[in-house]
Amino acid sequence: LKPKKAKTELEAQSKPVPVMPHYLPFQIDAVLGYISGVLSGDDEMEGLRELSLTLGNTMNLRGMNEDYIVVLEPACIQHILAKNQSNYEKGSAFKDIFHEFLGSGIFNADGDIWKSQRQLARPHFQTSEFKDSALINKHVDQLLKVLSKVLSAKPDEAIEVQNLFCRFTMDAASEFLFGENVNSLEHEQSEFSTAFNYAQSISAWRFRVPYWKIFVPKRRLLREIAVLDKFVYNIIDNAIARQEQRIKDGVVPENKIGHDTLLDHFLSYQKENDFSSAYLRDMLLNFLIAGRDTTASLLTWTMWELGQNPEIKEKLVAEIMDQLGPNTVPSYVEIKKLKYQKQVVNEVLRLHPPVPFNMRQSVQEDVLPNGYYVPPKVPVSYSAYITHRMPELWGEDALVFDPERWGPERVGKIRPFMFVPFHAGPRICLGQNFAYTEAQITLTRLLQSYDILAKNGFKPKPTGDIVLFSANGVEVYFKKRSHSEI
Ligand code: HEM
Repeated sequence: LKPKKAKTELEAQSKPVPVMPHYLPFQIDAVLGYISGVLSGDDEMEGLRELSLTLGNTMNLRGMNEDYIVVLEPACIQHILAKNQSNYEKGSAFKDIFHEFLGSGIFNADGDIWKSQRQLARPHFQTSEFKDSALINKHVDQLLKVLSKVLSAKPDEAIEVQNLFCRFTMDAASEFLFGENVNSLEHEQSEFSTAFNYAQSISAWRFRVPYWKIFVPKRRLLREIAVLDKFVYNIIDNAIARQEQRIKDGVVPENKIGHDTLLDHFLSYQKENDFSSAYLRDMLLNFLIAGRDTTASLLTWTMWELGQNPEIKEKLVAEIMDQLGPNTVPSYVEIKKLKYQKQVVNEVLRLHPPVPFNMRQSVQEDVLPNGYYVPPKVPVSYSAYITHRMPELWGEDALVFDPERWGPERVGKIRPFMFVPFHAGPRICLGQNFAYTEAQITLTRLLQSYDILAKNGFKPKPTGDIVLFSANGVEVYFKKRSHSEI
């Protein structure tokens, strides 16, 4: 193929990003190959990682002549997320994909709409750490109860944990955000979960398929979104009723409605901002998505890695016993003592980042720090999954699960933007602290009560559907500890 003639001076001065190999016009062979691979259950993120080994650390997954740039080097990630972030917004491509599902919630907004939601929500994420750990512990109590029930029904069987963790994080997030425990651990909200999972999966297909408006069906999506809407509107109605009751009971003065939950906090700004109920729905649903699946993914992959690495698990247990003993219900402060545990969690986030791939869109043309040209208005993505596995950054053993990388001697080698599970720059995850606290408290209490063992022959099937889950879940054995044992 003849190289394209540069359209602008900047393009002429810079290098074109290498394009995914193809032989047919419109890259049809490459697009169909990619899609059929995903449909037949290939590990999509691994496929992209392998592609980067031949194409390089900046690649163009062009399909149907539409550019789709992926950057992997830390300097380029820093460029799009921080240094030149004003040129890389969510943009129309992302917003179109998520329009029906996320509306104008924080994940799907730019400019003033994003800023006002971020400002409104930020104080809620700086509230008392002790309150957070009490709330998390309450839900871990419930998780342990349900686990024990499942185990007594199937004492010798391995347990699938992904579904259990999704229900657990759904309950914890809904209480943290809305003050309402939806209690899905006890009564599985299967209608809601099905709708939620379907909406995510269709959104992921919209990312993959060029001209998705023509090729990706929409009818079922709209049906599932109606299920989500019903659920969220019900939560909003309940919160409004609770507030009205409180005012009636004289518990809170009318002009100072309690700010205990994010939803109460939003509602207290209702009068000044005149939020429509659709806007409130968008805000809430986005926070629920943020809080549910990501931490469930982290916990799920942690179980997988502990099953695979019994020595690491034993070291983790020894630290818990040393610092807290077998019975202490950990608080936020106590969790901070578990330094090795934090290393383990970071290592899980490195090899299995819950958001493995994330997209931005260029506003104007630009040149990346490595000299590659970015046209205006094209998707520019980064992949925490691939960057976190690059041998040139992490060493020849990049694919080995090794929490010692995060120990005092080696942690200095981890430079900014090499490790980006929570994004970076002005849009860095608001719930990072809550997520670490939730994951560490849960892990501590599970290990205080159970030994976790791998199921021989079980292999998870990672999926790239927005959040890094496993298509067949993760199965491990839980063996109840007698305290004399530990
Ligand atoms: C292990 C757990 C988590 C991971 C890996 C994670 C990761 C991320 C990532 C990658 C983003 C950037 C998304 C984007 O801009 O496209 C993000 C944003 C966000 N996260 Fe998290 N998250 C986690 C847990 C949570 C929790 C528990 C909450 C809330 C309860 C939360 C709230 C948010 C919010 C509100 C944003 C939007 C920030 C903005 O656009 O300004 N996250 N998170």
